[in-house]
Amino acid sequence: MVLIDFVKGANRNQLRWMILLTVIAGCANAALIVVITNVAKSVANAERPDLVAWMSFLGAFGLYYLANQFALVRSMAIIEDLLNQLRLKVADKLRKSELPVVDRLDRGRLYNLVAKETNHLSVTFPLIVDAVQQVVLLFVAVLYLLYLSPAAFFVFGATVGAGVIGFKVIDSRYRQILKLVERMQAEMLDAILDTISGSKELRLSADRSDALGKAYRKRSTLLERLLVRSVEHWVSLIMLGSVTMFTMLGVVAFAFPKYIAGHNATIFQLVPVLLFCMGTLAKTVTQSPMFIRAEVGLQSILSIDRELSSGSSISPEQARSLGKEYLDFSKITFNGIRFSYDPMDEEAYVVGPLNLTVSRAEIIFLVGGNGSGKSTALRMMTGLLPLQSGWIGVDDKTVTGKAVAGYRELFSSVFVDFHLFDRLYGLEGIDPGQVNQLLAEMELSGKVTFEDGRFNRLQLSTGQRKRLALIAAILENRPVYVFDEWSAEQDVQFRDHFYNGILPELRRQGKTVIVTTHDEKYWKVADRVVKLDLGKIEWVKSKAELEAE
Ligand SMILES: Nc1ncnc2c1ncn2[C@@H]1O[C@H](COP(=O)(O)OP(=O)(O)OP(=O)(O)O)[C@@H](O)[C@H]1O
Repeated sequence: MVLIDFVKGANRNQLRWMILLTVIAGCANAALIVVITNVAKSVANAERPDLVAWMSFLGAFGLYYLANQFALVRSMAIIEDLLNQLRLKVADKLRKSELPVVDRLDRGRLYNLVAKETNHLSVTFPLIVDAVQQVVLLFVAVLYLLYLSPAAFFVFGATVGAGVIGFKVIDSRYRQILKLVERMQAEMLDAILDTISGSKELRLSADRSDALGKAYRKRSTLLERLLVRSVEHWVSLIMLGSVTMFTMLGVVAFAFPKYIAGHNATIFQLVPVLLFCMGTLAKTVTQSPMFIRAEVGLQSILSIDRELSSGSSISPEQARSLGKEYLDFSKITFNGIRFSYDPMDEEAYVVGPLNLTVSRAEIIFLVGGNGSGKSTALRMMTGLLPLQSGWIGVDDKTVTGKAVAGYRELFSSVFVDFHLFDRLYGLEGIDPGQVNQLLAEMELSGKVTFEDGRFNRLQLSTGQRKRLALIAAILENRPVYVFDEWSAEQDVQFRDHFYNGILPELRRQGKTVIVTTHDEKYWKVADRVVKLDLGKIEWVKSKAELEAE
């Protein structure tokens, strides 16, 4: 069971204590039953419970109370610790996994599992501990049953065996439905995210909005049906418990007096023990859908965890230390680098093989029509996309394996699909004066202020947000800058400042700058212009060649 393997990951000492306390609580509970049935027998014989009976009852109850309380509290601590570790592991892998792995993830499924299913696990785990106690209790009670009446023990075993077969059938159907429920919930979350992201498009078209609403309603109705079916399975489990219990009690009450000799002497003890055993079983069976759901949820979270590990990279400390040896580079060589969006599909878009050498303090423009592969090339050059062939060299060192994470430390970027963080993460000790100076240079002084390590607002125009992203990139002060169509949303004046002010200034500071652009007017700012077409280099022209044209 996945759940058991997961719990095995807990601190061994804590786990041992929890198991010991659970077993003690279960045994104390069973001892209570034995004491009570014996007292019932005495009372039936017109005797009063003696001091030993009283002491046994109080002792067993005290032990049960304390052991149960500590076992449940300890179980909460264990599961919360395990879930915290799991959440941190998934978040950590999300940060470190390769870009294509993260791009492939279904966001709705991820949110659903990490937020909701971990919560369900946390609520369910104490119930599982309680169920383990019930099993211990059942084991002792069944042994007592065997002692009281081997025939009743046999009937109990047979009816429970039949019940288990029924349980297996319902359980496998229930698991299938739960998987469908989980998928549907993820799809609905995706639809909600779509509704938020596409709010403008939806408001401008009643037809589009209506169609999306209908698609959402369809999923919601399907989810409702699936949930009803899952409840039907839950009810089936409860009914199965009742059928098993009454079949057994019926046999003991009606058939035993006829066929079993001496049955009358034990019936007073037998019925409460049987009722107790069945009550324990029924309780566990009734709660089992919650355990099954916890198990299915955990399986899905672990599958996301495995998906992420397939592209896991190295720790930030290792990346920083590996990156140090590249910082003073003179040239970066891209030798036959090639990337396909789907290596299994011959029709998938391929960029490369690209051959290019970029020098320190050089400005390179990547140009070409829409879809010619500029952004993909930029991602390959920065080590964000795993190469299918070719290699990257920094001076005389080839960048392979784990070193790629160190190589990435050379770059500051503003990609076309950049994300603006409200804090300057990684730049915690930055001088606010330097930030404010850049805000002034980017003509954002009146709009945005930098206080307590964060920008006070990010609700800006697209062009202004890009300026803020540029500030963050400049403050990183890395040796290589990559700008992916940065100027596309800038006004004429600021576009000019970008090409004739910012880029030459970066070169003057010894930075290498690689820019994708459609601004042909400014090509002469670059030291070299590389034209891409259908993912391949069509031509490379130097500044002199461009000026001579
Ligand atoms: N995530 C993706 N999955 C699959 N294919 C992709 C993906 N992103 C891009 N592509 C493919 O790669 C091709 C090149 O895209 P890319 O973004 O590199 O072009 P570009 O030159 O930067 O275009 P533009 O000037 O429009 O920004 C596209 O035509 C598309 O077919």
